[in-house]
Amino acid sequence: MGASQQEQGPLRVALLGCGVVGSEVARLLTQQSADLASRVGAPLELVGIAVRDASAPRPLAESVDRSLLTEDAEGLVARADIVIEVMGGIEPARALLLRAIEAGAAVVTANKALLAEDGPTLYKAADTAGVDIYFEAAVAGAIPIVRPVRESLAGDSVRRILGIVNGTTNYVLDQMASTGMSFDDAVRQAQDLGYAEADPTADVEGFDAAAKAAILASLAFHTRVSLEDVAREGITRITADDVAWAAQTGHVIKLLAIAESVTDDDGSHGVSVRVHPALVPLAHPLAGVRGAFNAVFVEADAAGELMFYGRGAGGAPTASAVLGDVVSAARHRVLGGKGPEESTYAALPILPASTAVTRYQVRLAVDDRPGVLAQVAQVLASKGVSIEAVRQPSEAAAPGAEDTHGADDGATGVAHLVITTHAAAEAALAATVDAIAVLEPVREITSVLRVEGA
Ligand SMILES: NC(=O)c1ccc[n+]([C@@H]2O[C@H](COP(=O)([O-])OP(=O)(O)OC[C@H]3O[C@@H](n4cnc5c(N)ncnc54)[C@H](O)[C@@H]3O)[C@@H](O)[C@H]2O)c1
Ligand SMILES: N[C@@H](CCO)C(=O)O
Ligand code: NA
Repeated sequence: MGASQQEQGPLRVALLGCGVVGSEVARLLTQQSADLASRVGAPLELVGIAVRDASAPRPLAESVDRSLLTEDAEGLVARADIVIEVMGGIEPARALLLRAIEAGAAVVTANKALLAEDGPTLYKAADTAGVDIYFEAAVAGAIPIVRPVRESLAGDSVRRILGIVNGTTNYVLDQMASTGMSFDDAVRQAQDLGYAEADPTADVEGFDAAAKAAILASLAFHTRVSLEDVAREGITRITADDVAWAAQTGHVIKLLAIAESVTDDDGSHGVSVRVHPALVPLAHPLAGVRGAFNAVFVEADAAGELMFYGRGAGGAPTASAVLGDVVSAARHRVLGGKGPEESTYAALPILPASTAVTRYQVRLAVDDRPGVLAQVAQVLASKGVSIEAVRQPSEAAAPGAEDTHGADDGATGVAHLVITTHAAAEAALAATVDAIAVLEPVREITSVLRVEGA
């Protein structure tokens, strides 16, 4: 190793972006340079850092040598062996990565938005040029999950992936559940802590999780899945009441990314990919994932159940994943070899989310008089949706009961029903809810949430 290290000149590394992630990548590249050189077999030389404004103050990057900052990203890319893209957004990130690949550089990116929108263009360019493209940081930050799905499980058949892959929304839901904090305050805290995307809409509306779901589904099922293939619903409609009711029924609300291999009613085989809030039973490992932590639960034929857990957001954790990829790409430069290419041979159809079969919890406020539950149950039976459990908590025990009580006209009391169904198709459940909503004693369908992981 010592001899080859002396023979091998430095590998030139260009960094695009010096924000939350970029400043930590720069710090680690500099502070760990001796160890990295030993692990790679050649020194890694940071030759420049592209930013929008080289003269702007950089409180996050105090340890970074400012003479490396440049506003000429194209010029920087042209003189690198390895290009790290942590600027985010579609352009100019895509054009710069393509330019780097075409010039023969290996690329490492944390940009899930770009990969979910147009990854195949980059993968194809990398295949053509014979260079590495690595993106561990794009899914669940520090947690090794891209490499396990892409490489460690390449000999197995993945059946299902169930993940908490957005730190911001997990932090928000957890803060709402544990402190009663408002949604807006929790989002602000997540931004201050560096978890949230520049525009937190991407987090709270589920776009960020959907991009990660698309990337994981593509790798797991050897099929191209893009952002628009993912059925998506964010957490903005989750109320404090929903969170309190979840606790009372032995659940916690999580924003889940789900990618599964499914067989339709007509026997056709495909992939279903969706992101939505769901009730997770407290006993499930995903229920214990607190704060901004992420976790990905993988079910594979031979391996069985696997769980990957850790920090999915934040500068240093994300930089850890970036640096791991840089070392892999750099080793290939020194020793030869190449990382995996895009694998799409299975080309499975993407089935609509309406084919997904899950359990549901329907919460409703009804007139508190005899026979109402029977009427509701009759509708469920007529639509072929089987009931697993019905709860009718006492007025005092019902979260938010005071609000509903205030709306009471005084003639009849209000009862809250919480109905949990057995697995039902989304379409059947939607028709059932519509039919229940128009029953005379039903005052309000308060919420309909999926139950996952049971
Ligand atoms: N923050 C996280 O926890 C996290 C985790 C995983 C992945 N990511 C991904 O990493 C990437 C970077 O995220 P971040 O949080 O560090 O963002 P950020 O906004 O903090 O930093 C972006 C950096 O890129 C630079 N930049 C942006 N556009 C540029 C342009 N046109 N030309 C030159 N420089 C430009 C900015 O000046 C800034 O230095 C994104 O793709 C994000 O999705 C972030
Ligand atoms: N905004 C993202 C960053 C990691 O991709 C999150 O909250 O998880
Ligand atoms: Na990761």
